[in-house]
Amino acid sequence: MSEFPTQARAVVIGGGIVGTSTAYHLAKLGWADTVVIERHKLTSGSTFHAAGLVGQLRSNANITQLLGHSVRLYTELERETGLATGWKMNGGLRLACTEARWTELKRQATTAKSFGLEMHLLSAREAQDLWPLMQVEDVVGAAYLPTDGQANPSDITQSLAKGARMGGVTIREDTEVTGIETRDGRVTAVLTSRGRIACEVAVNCAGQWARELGRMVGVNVPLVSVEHQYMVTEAIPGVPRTLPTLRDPDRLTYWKEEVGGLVMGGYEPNPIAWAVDGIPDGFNFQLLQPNWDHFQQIVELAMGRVPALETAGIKELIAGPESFTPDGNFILGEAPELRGFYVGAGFNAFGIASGGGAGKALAEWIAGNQPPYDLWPVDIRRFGRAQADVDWVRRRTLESYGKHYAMAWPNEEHASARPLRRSPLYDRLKAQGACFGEKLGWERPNWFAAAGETPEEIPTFGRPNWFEAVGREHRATREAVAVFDQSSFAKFLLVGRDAETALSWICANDVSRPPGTLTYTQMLNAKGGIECDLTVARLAADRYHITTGTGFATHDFDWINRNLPAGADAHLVDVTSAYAVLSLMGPRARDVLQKLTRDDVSNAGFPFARVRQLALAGAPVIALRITYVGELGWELHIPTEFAVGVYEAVMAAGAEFGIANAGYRAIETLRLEKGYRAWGSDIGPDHTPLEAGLGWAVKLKTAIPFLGREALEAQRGQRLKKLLATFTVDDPSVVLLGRETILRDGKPAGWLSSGGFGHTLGKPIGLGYVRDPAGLDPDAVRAGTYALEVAAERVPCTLHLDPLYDPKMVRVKA
Ligand SMILES: NCCCC(=O)O
Repeated sequence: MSEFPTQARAVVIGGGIVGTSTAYHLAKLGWADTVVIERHKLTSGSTFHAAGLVGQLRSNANITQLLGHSVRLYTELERETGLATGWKMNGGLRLACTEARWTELKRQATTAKSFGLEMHLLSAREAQDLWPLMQVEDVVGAAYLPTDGQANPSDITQSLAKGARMGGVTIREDTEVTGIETRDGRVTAVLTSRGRIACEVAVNCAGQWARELGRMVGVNVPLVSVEHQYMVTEAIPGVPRTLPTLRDPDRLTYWKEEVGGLVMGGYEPNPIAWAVDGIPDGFNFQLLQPNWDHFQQIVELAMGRVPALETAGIKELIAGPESFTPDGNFILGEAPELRGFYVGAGFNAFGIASGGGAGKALAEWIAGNQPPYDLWPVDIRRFGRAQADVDWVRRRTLESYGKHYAMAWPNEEHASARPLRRSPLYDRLKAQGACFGEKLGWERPNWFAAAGETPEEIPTFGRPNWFEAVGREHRATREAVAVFDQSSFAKFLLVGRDAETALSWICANDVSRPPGTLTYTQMLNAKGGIECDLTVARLAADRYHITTGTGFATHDFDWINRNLPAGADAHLVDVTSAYAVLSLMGPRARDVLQKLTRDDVSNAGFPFARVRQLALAGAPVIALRITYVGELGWELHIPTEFAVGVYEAVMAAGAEFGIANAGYRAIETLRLEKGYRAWGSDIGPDHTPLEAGLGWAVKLKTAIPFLGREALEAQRGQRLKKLLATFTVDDPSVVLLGRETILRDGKPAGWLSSGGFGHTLGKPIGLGYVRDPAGLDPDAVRAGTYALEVAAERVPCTLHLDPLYDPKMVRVKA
């Protein structure tokens, strides 16, 4: 063997499927100078005991596409490397045994249609024809995805490793990482038991060791190992090699064929975490002691489906720890804490399904120094401070594991590890009937129960139990005034001599206007895609107060920080905890505010899109005249210790105007009527402001340079390939949730990015991009005939390119 490498462009740590796939794809991108370090032997962590099912459909189009790459790669790999992969495209079946699950399946079939993935709904009998060994008395219906399949995890990893070597990658087994060297916030070398490798990039694909490896350099990788078990039977007559994989979520189980027998595993609702305080030394190619007592609940459920299991010979019960994450999605991308340190970990039982595509996406992220497309559901920056505590991670992850096959109810909230982050108003709001949701650890009022109502959400695919309560809050906002506790907003201060120049470069809208101005703006990547969507309040010549969504705290901080021009005197500070936020919204908002301050809050004294320091009920408040609900209103950023006093004063002053508490579910219905976009669903890195109908918020008419400008200028001269529109449905009983297929003149032309109900309009509303790769003519878009596919049924709808509510902004600017 050649000398141990002392230098590489990238060092991939971990020789499982994700590490080898990343190295394979890096080589394809010309990064042949890549070294893979494996502490023991390839696959010896958890890849060797993975079950190997490859399903593709996810609730996000890009993640579905990423999994589709796994399938395409696995179909070709053996031909390229000459090493067998065990891949077969035997299709995947999924059963529904309750009406609610059948609705879920029908909604998934529509999602698949939206994303261009083949999926067929079957009767129980048709499903049984594909899987004759199962009894189907309790089956309501099934879905079949013909391009799903299964692979042999170890073989596919060896094949990827061979492909990587063929591309020039060096792989070193029996080599432990002992440290990561950094300088000026960047990775400079990986230290190993065999020597130091200087590198530009270190890639943490260390599976269940990834959290500990991250901790070496202060990078949070929130995952824990959970014991997962599946049993392998001897050959069973009637099990063909072509048997599709089977998921039977109501019985918590999955199945696949293996050498004429069956593999059957499941997700217990009472999972067991493993080695939370550290994985034992020498845990290589090792399994855990089988825990039949724990698995018994799964076996009983499984035997009801496949009676042949009762008499089948059992070869073994595989018990292995696998890494899982708090939200059930894997973790990808460059760590916000350390430049050049990338993570691909936490694959939640989907390591083999995701490995091919995740390795490709990660390699492209590394080589391009940015995500190749919007990967927000798996982006490492979706986490924050709350996810740094291992006990919090363990508790939330166990909930997530236990719900692996549970119904994915719309709007469902997590139950575990709460409450964690509380606004100063939490107890007061709770006492007034708040039903809380949670985001990034923050408790946030979703809605308020009236006397006699229970602040509890009952899961359903139909009209939810909180529908009327939200309607009340919606009307209070439209007709009187409502107060929303939005303390969880992420808030940053950008301060310094060069703050204006720096921010002008990063923001698509004009933030160079004088102190006192407030600007709604996007921040774009070089392709013109929307990386951040936020408000920038200029407090002073050298000082900006930036507000963004709760869930984007880490992402947006990272984006701004990494794009500050080198050497600029502009410093970004997270001041989230310093301010509570009360949003006072509605036509009587001014009446309430004026009662509490001597400052002038008239339209002339405090116009729309301005920021002022107000002395309000004894508190020094930063007041932002802005709205996300489409009414006259102010966001009041209140030093935390004054929050309770201001809230009490606002409620007392507002009593005569009918003030109401309102929550995030009301915000959602209000913003949909107004056509306000939400980052992460309606807008994101794959959408430009022009496509999103936000061209008015871009400073193309000025000469100010900004990141993404060239891309937008190029796009301005062309026909757009997608355009965000609003859709309304006349039948008020239709429930829109997002992902419904948009049919234009009878043909699929996109899907809804958001869905909900407008209580002023009295109609279901959705937002979604109308797509045409050949380019769109807005007049032709308007002239089309539209329908939505909702849970596999066609529903007529109307397209709108202008806001449904107050299109001239009369109420907002009143
Ligand atoms: N590792 C088991 C995968 C189960 C599933 O794909 O549903």
